[in-house]
Amino acid sequence: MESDLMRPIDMLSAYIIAGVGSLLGAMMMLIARQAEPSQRAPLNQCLYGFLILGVGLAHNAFTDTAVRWPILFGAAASLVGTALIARGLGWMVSARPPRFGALPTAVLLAGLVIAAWPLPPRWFGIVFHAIFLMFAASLAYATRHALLRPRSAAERAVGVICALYALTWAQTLWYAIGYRGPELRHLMYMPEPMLTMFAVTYALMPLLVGALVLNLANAQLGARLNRLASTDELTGLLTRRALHERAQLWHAEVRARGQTPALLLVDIDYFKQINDSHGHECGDAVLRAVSGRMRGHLRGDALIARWGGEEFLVLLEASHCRDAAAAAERLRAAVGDAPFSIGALRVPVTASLGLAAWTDDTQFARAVAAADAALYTAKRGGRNRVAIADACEPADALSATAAASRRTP
Ligand SMILES: Nc1nc2c(ncn2[C@@H]2O[C@H](COP(=O)(O)OP(=O)(O)OP(=O)(O)O)[C@@H](O)[C@H]2O)c(=O)[nH]1
Repeated sequence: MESDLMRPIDMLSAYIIAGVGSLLGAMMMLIARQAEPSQRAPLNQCLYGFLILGVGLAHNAFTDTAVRWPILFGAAASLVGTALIARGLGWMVSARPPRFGALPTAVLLAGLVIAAWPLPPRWFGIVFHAIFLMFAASLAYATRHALLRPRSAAERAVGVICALYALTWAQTLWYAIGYRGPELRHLMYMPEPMLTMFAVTYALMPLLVGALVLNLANAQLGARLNRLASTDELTGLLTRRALHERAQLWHAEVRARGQTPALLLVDIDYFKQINDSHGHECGDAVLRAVSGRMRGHLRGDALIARWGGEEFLVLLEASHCRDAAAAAERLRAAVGDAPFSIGALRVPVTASLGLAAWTDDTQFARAVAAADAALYTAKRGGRNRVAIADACEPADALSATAAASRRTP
């Protein structure tokens, strides 16, 4: 019955449930903040938002529902808290600060709530819920990217939850408009079971958003760790482990396209001398420069890894072994034909290359061993040259290409 609405005990439990939920949400944010330093700024906004929201709601629980200023304080705190959450979440999922100024808008709308106070109580409730619906909708809007193009299940869940949050305000507004009971100056105008449901949803929202943001932050942290583990710090190329992980899939895809997978081991010649003559830092700079030049001369679909100190492994897709040999020769020339400018120094660098085809019945490790044996041949043959493993067929055609490529330093 509508006359049973708004008993103080219902209001108390509703606000306590919602307030505790918001404070728990703030705690989740605090944990997330420690997990992901790069997300600190948006997480801070969410943290403060949930804190202010929680304080406002918990405060309302212990306030006489007919007293003016405490209710207004609770209403204003809820508005400012939600505005901060909207800004923080929007920032987090779109990876850039949202354009709208959350705080000035929140202060303006809180002013509107205060201005609405002299209206009849039900009208005050309607104005408050309408403003809050706008805010909740802006929360859903801020995270729309998470709904439309989610990068993870957690991000989609954040978007869905924000949309649900907006719906709960639409529902509250609906009840406030349809309310026909005694006029009391509080914010809820809905039957008791709905009030409980609203409070539980309200409490769960920040808690779930907090948990999901933590999940999101962890997923981003995981992706960053993965990136760090798969990228060589000095050269920016793949690490040996990352190439190992990708090699089989790459091989299967190249074979599926009917192409020839080839392996190329590239080793800088007399690299120790570069270190000894110009210092280790210059050696590092040469490694970076050689990596950059190789990347620039290889097709975008080639995988390049730093295989060892001054050794690189390239996975090449070619229409034929002969094309792979020609690509290897181009790479040798790219490295060896012009010296590298390292500061004021001009450092001549050459490389020896071992090429092997990776046939269907060969293990990756055996193909690498074949390329390594070919590299050894190139080194023994005088360096600054390409040598081709027997596995690369037809041998004659390849030998002809390779012979043309041989030069002595
Ligand atoms: N600056 C620098 N030097 C490195 C790095 N990793 C390995 N090296 C050095 O690379 C040198 C490799 O020397 P060697 O294996 O003798 O090979 P090399 O001098 O290139 O001779 P060949 O390969 O036979 O032509 C060693 O002196 C290592 O200390 C690195 O990350 N930075």
